[in-house]
Parts: sequence; structure tokens; C-alpha cells
Amino acid sequence: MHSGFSIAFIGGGNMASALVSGLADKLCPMSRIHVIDPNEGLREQWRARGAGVAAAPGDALAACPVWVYAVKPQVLKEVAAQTRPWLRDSLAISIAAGIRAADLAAWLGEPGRPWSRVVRCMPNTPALIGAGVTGLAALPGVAQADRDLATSILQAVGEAVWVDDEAALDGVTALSGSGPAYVFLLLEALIEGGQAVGLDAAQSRRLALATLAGATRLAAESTEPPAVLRERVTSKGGTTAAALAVMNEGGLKDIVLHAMQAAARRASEMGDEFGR
Ligand SMILES: NC(=O)C1=CN([C@@H]2O[C@H](COP(=O)(O)OP(=O)(O)OC[C@H]3O[C@@H](n4cnc5c(N)ncnc54)[C@H](OP(=O)(O)O)[C@@H]3O)[C@@H](O)[C@H]2O)C=CC1
Ligand SMILES: O=C(O)[C@@H]1CCC=N1
Repeated sequence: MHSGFSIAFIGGGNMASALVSGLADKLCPMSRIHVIDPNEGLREQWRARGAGVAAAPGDALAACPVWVYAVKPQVLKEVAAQTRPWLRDSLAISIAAGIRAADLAAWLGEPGRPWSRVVRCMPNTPALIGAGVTGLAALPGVAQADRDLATSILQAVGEAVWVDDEAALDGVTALSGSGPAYVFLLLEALIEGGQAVGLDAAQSRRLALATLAGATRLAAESTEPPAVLRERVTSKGGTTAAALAVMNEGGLKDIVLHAMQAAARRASEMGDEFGR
């Protein structure tokens, strides 16, 4: 990416912050990051980090070749209308859950002529430390150069996975978009459980984090499926079998399945509710 590359974040909240932390200095310096957010306190934080800030769209936005919409799905339509007058030749990337690329393209374009440079994606918060994973999709007419540009931006904060059918992004949202929250919930449970079985808080946290990290890395590096790795931990008549029996009785797998279905359904509902 050349040194003149600059990127605008429309919405400077949690996710913009996570993306910029991973991006800054890898792809473009902070001085080339422009953040638009109505919240004065947030703008002050961005200013302190070295980013350009504005309360509303203006000339600085028009000059950015890449725009990342990082506002809530509920306000994206209104925000697209606010930014549209400043659109010259920029690639529009949306990270809003549920909102379909065709809707954003229609909001940014003219009647009968949707904006052709729209990529929809679903990152996750580990982007903050460069360990994110992002699902991406685009309408069929989007140029390969724009797909490559979006890939390079999201790859700066982790892995990038393209899906052919945009509807699959609702599934990505249910898995990796919301997924860090499921892992944090498990982590909370492990830490509380550790204390319930006699460890102190610090020991529990250390053991829980190392267990999640170690097991995840083992699964990633192994050629064997997770079920086989699970069986290797589970000695006949032993401690793991006792624990898994309780988890199976409680229907843990079904709970996760139903939770993910609820998340995917909600993404699709938000697309209907806040799109079009
Ligand atoms: N959090 C996550 O893990 C993930 C979130 N996403 C998606 O990212 C998007 C942002 O989420 P998140 O960062 O968590 O939300 P936040 O609420 O933290 O950030 C959104 C920011 O946009 C600001 N905003 C509101 N109106 C405007 C406007 N007109 N122009 C510019 N900025 C505006 C909000 O200000 P104010 O608060 O004052 O309204 C807020 O600071 C959502 O669409 C979400 O679906 C995607 C992947 C993961
Ligand atoms: O909860 C949400 O709607 C957003 C999308 C994925 C993670 N957070």
C-alpha cells in the first residue's frame, strides 16, 4: 500500500478502535486515519492517538479512498445519506451486522444506479491485537481490485475469509463475529469454576487462559478433528468423563447450536429491519 493511502472510519466506537489498533502502522500511519464520530469524548481519544477527527462528514472524508462504515446497523441508512454528498471515488466497506451490500449500494448511489464499490464484511474484536478473522462478501459487479483492497485492509488485522453468497455472512456473524463473546463467557465460567474447586482467582485465570490457548493451538496444529482430541483427554471412568457427562446432560452442544441460530436469525432480521 502506498504512503498516500488514507482511510476514513465513519463511527469511531469499539470496532473502529479494534480495527485501527491492528491496522495502524501496518497499512497506514495514524495521521492518515480519519474518524468521524459525533461523540466529543471519543473524538478526543482519537485525537490523542494521532488520528484526524471530525464530528460530521466534510472535505477530509471526500479525500479518503476507503471508507469504513463502523456504525450500528440501526443508523447506517441515515449515516449513508449524511456521507453520500462527499462520495467521489471511494471504496465503501461496511462492517454493520445484517445490513446487505445491495442496500448500502442503493443508499450511496443514485436511483437505478447503485454505488458499485461496496464490500460488506464481518470482523471481530481480536482484530485489536491483529488476531481477528473477517468474513467478506461483495455484489457480483464489484471489481477484483476493490476485493483485493478490502482483503489487504482486513488481513492487516488477522485472517480474511471470502464467502460467495453474501447470506453466509449472517452465519459468519453468528460464529466469529459474536464468537469472542462466547469464548469470554466460557473463560468467565472456567475462572469461576476454578475458584469453586479450590483455586484462587489469579491461579484460575492463569490456568483457564493457558488451557484455552493451548487447546485451541493444539486443535489448529493437529490434523485430527476436535472430537478425537477430546477423546484423548477423556480417560475411561476418569475426571473428564465425569465432567462431560454433566455437560452432555445439560445439552451444551445444542445450547451452542441454538445460540448461533438465534444470532444468525437476528443478523438477517436486522438486515430486513434496518435495510431497504
Ligand atoms: N463490537 C463487535 O464485536 C463487532 C461489531 N460489528 C459491527 O460494527 C458496528 C459498530 O459496532 P461497535 O463499534 O460495537 O459500536 P459502537 O456503538 O461502539 O460504535 C459506533 C459509533 O458510531 C457513532 N455514530 C453514531 N451516529 C454516527 C454518525 N451519524 N456518524 C458517525 N458516527 C456515528 C456512535 O456514537 P454514539 O454512541 O454517540 O451514537 C458510536 O461512537 C456495528 O454495526 C456492529 O454490527 C461487527 C463486528 C464485531
Ligand atoms: O452483537 C452484535 O450485533 C455485533 C455483531 C457481531 C458482534 N457484535
